Amino acid sequence: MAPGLLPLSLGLGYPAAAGWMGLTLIPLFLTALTFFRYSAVDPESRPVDVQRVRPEYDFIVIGGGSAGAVLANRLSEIRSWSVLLLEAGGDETEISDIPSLAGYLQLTDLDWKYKTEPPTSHSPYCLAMKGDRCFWPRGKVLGGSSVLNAMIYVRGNRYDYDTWEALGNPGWGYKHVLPFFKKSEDNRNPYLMNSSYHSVGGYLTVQESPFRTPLALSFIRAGEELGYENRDINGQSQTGFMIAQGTIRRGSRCSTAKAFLRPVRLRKNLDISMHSHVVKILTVRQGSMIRTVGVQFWKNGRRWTVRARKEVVLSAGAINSPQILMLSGIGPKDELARHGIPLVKDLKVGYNLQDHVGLGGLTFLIDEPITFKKSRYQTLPVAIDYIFNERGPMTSLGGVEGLAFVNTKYADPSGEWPDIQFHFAPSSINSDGGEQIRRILNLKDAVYNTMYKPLVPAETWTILPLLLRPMSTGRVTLRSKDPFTPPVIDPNYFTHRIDVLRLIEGIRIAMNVSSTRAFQRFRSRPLYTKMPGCRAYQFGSDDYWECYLRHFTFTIYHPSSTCKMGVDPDAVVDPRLRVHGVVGLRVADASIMPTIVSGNPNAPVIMIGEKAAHMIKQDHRKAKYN
Ligand SMILES: Cc1cc2nc3c(=O)[nH]c(=O)nc-3n(C[C@H](O)[C@H](O)[C@H](O)COP(=O)(O)OP(=O)(O)OC[C@H]3O[C@@H](n4cnc5c(N)ncnc54)[C@H](O)[C@@H]3O)c2cc1C
Repeated sequence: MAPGLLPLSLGLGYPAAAGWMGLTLIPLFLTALTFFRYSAVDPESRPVDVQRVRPEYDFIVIGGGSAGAVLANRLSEIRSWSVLLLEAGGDETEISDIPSLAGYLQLTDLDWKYKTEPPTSHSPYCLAMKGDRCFWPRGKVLGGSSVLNAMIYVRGNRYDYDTWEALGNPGWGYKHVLPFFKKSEDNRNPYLMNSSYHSVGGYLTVQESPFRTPLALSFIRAGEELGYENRDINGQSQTGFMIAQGTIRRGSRCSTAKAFLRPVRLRKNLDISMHSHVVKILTVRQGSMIRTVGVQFWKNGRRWTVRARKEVVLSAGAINSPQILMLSGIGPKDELARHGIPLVKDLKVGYNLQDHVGLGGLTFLIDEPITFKKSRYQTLPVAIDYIFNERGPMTSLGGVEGLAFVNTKYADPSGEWPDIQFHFAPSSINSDGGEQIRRILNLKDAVYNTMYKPLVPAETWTILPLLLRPMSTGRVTLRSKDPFTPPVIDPNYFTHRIDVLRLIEGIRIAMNVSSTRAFQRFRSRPLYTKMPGCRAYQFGSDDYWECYLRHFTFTIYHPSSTCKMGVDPDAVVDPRLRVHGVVGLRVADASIMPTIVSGNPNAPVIMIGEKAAHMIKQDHRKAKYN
């Protein structure tokens, strides 16, 4: 049973239960006691928020997200090492457990609620959003963005990692990182369990949702009609179509907190401190050397200082890791001077921001009542199926059923390094009746009311075509030296013409999916209503799609690369993830990717966490025996 919905089931049973309450009080009491004791040792119980942080630890990990949770687990495997994990947010909730409700976590306390800056006029984007600003949700919770995400499990393309290695990062080629993907994985799909690309028994449960609409299979068949194989896109070759795999367990979200922290929550050498907002990494200068000595954070309304004997590992994600480094004096000299922050180390922190950008709101209509609509799937029988059977529409991976990696005419000639990804969903912006999707997208009322509101009674589906390796890069800077003020996020989308051209080709391939026999069975057709602001252009022309892209710019929430790994002057960390020129400080999260991976980054970030922990163990073993 999904524990999250227990109150609902108790609520339903209450009137009938009242009569026998007295009779069963003692056995109930005993059962509760047994349960209580069991919960103290149950490997799936929630982590404990430590109230008394010790003055000193061997390792301090900042941020308990996709990477940080892995690091806290793996470093505390060494019993003689003490580890402190500091997380700004609290624990997961009942709602965050339910896969189909992923979108309902945004704009809550579990979200940092970031927004992009309004674009400059020479390359506009996000014009369909209020204030021309796209929302960039980030998890502020134990488990980080793995608690807010759509749970899609994708590893990226082997050439991504071979490129990282070729850029001067030995040990990061595909053959080196594959074992770390497998180390975490517990794949429950029978047809993948025996593949040499997958493994079983790891902490992270990976499987398909037990539910799908008939359109999911149409999507796979459509891919075949277009010449793409139905294959394991995390295996030998990435190009093709696939039913999405997700990080779910028994129908519920398997965040990194659930996967990596709950099973080890009773380790004596691991303290987890929630609601602990890190404001500064402390360093000292010893001759020509800069050494990390500790961390300052706020908890319960006061500032705490904790010392690190061996290392501090920064895993606060692609937005907050550069912010924390800059607040600590590690960043671009001129940027720090602008805010009056004393310079510790001049490094290109916050540059090279990369994201998977694409087109939102591309909508197709069908005639059959088979799409994922709120009125059809947020019902009591559906909730009961989820509670008692761990299955049904509520186990849907944030509404995404299929994935595809396709090649435009600009793609690598090998055909093995696709430039566009599709997320297929049997729903669109209208499917929740205007309740939540338009809100979390920050859509202007005129756009929603013109294009999607008239479709509320309709059956619709969508493809999100995304650019896998954008040329345009952005930047994260400080808005203020106040650590509680959100940083400035400037994604700088579409400044390279090729990014627009590739996406237009990707949109055309998506349109072709609707024209296949597999979708024509359902009389699939595009929504021809024009985007307000683009009416001057002919529907389907290059100019129209470019205008649409610059309006309904869609981030799939994958920022990366702001503390990039490498040995060139722009690199922030070296190939062992040590901050250049600062002893005892590493960064391990999405920010270290030299180039964004070709696919959803959660699994790659977990791999980075695994590899970082492995390297830290190696380095300290070496230091001990030398
Ligand atoms: C809405 C959404 C949907 C997504 N969907 C998918 C998907 O389906 N599949 C996929 O692969 N990827 C998806 N992603 C992206 C993926 O989840 C992220 O790339 C990944 O989780 C990033 O991991 P991280 O460790 O770099 O950062 P995070 O997981 O964000 O972790 C950073 C942690 O640091 C904490 N922190 C930050 N600042 C401080 C501070 N000052 N003090 C203390 N703690 C701090 C944060 O609260 C957070 O817990 C999605 C992301 C979002 C937001």
